[in-house]
Amino acid sequence: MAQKIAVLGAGSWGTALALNCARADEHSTVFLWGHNAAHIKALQQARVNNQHLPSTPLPDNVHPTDDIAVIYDCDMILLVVPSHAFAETLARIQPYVCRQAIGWAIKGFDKQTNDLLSHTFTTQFPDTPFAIIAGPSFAKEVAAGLPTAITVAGSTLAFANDFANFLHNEQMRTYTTDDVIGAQIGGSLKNVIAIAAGISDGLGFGANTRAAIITRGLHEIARLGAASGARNETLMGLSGLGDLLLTCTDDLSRNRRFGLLLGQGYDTQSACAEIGQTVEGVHTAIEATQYAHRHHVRAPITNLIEQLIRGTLSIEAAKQALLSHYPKPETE
Ligand SMILES: NC(=O)c1ccc[n+]([C@@H]2O[C@H](COP(=O)([O-])OP(=O)(O)OC[C@H]3O[C@@H](n4cnc5c(N)ncnc54)[C@H](O)[C@@H]3O)[C@@H](O)[C@H]2O)c1
Ligand SMILES: O=P(O)(O)OC[C@H](O)CO
Repeated sequence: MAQKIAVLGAGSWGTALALNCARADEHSTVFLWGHNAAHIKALQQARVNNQHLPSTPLPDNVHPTDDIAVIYDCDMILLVVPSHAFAETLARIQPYVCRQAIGWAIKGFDKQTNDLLSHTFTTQFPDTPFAIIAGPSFAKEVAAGLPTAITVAGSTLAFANDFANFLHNEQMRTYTTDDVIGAQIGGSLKNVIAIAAGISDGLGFGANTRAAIITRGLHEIARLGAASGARNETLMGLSGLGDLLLTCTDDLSRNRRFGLLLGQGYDTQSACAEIGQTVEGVHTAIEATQYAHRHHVRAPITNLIEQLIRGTLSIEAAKQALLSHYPKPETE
């Protein structure tokens, strides 16, 4: 039977995932909800997201809307707003949630609680199954129909498998897991490490330094993952190592580009303005610093980025900190 799908968040990733779902089944109806009425009107008229993905027209079965009530008789709801809007969007959908399968494709922490988004979700929707989309996936490439592999992490493996069916098609390969903690830790922290890799490149350091940051970043992610109950195999998979590699090494990444700008002397505000889209790592560095502290985990790269973002550390001091390390065992 033809499915009804609601993608909430009409930015780059929401639009790309709406395109993907619409292509997966041309008989499906895909609502693309956005909170900005003027933007939605422009989408309805132009049939292309000129603000975020200008080169890919919307197929006929994608329907931009600013009416959240459309979710009421949908089969699936996929939240793709920035992490800072996650809790507010859950509150928005609450009156209309009945039998729909719910998931999100957001990489970040809750800005109020500095905790994982799954914690926010289960607080608001106890006993409701959920799925999380993670893994190396630039919106632009998904919109262009380039082959991509993602992780679908579900609160149960059976739910992850069901949810993956909404997304899986010839261009989009899905791998399922029930390690929702691992998928969130890997997916969120890689943005912070990508900022560090960008800074290093922006400062003029070379490939050796970048490789060191990626590897030590992976250690940091693994330490935080272990303390949170994540499985190491998840962190070494698409949602961890896979996304870390993608984001640290390719200039399509906004987090990496943000870091490049910091390394070239921009401050946080001017670098964010220059990127002009969501840079999740800016928030995650701050929230993950609190999270790591709460879990008694050492997170030196995250701490460094947090201080740079807050402006309590200069780029010169960060450079010195990067260079001034005492010998220690690689396992630490
Ligand atoms: N773009 C990608 O390639 C990509 C890939 C994977 C995951 N993600 C993740 O997807 C999430 C969304 O990022 P994006 O790339 O779509 O960002 P984006 O900057 O392209 O778009 C964000 C959208 O969210 C909207 N928005 C802002 N505040 C809102 C609110 N309070 N309520 C509802 N909508 C609001 C904005 O109007 C904008 O349309 C992030 O967590 C990001 O890490 C992005
Ligand atoms: O552009 P970024 O840095 O937000 O990265 C986008 C995706 O998370 C890549 O998987």
